[in-house]
Amino acid sequence: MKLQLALDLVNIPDGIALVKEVESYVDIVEIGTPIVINEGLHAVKAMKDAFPHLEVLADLKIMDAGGYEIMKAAEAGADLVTVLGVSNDMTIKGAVEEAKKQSKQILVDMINVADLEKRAREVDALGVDYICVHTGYDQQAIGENPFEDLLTIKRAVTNAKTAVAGGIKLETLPEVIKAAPDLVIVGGGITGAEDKAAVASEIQRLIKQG
Ligand SMILES: O=C([C@H](O)CO)[C@H](O)[C@H](O)COP(=O)(O)O
Repeated sequence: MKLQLALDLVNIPDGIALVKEVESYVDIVEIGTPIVINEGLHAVKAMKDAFPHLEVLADLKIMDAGGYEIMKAAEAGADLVTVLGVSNDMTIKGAVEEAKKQSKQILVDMINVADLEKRAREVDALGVDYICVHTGYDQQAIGENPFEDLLTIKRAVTNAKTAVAGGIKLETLPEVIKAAPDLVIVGGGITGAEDKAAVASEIQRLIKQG
């Protein structure tokens, strides 16, 4: 089980300073969609240049032109890139093909997919690396969480690795770990903590313990 730190509400210098505090506890650093909107793919390059030993995920939430957008993220140094599960199969296939060419990985974000089990099976057959259940900020605001959805994709997915995101905190981590995803994504649960290193270290300890 790996730990991904999601950076969403920071600029590049603050993001780099934050990662310095927790770099020994995380496997992947996510450049979140809001950062990409604010700063562009330069943020991905800056993070990869600062931490070449960490994997960097570009949360582009690709919806169309999969091959082209993966190519641009790869040029910026991303190791993993997100594509939306609600996209057309052709978009996901194009993304997978380009990612394989560039030795990169695709994480499909299942945010807002209506029939999760059915779509997870379909996406799994397209050769993606990760399938991720995700309760977005707007759904978190009305009290939703991704725990049931994680159990659903664990049943449906046989090829891809599984991932989970959306409001995960140290207190709710044990419920996530019980379902044994391959990747746990934590944003505000670490970035909003007073002692970020202590929280990230404890999350890593619990994840490694399994
Ligand atoms: O993908 C995300 C969100 O849609 C904003 O782009 C977040 O990175 C993801 O939800 C993880 O962050 P937390 O919910 O704060 O853990």
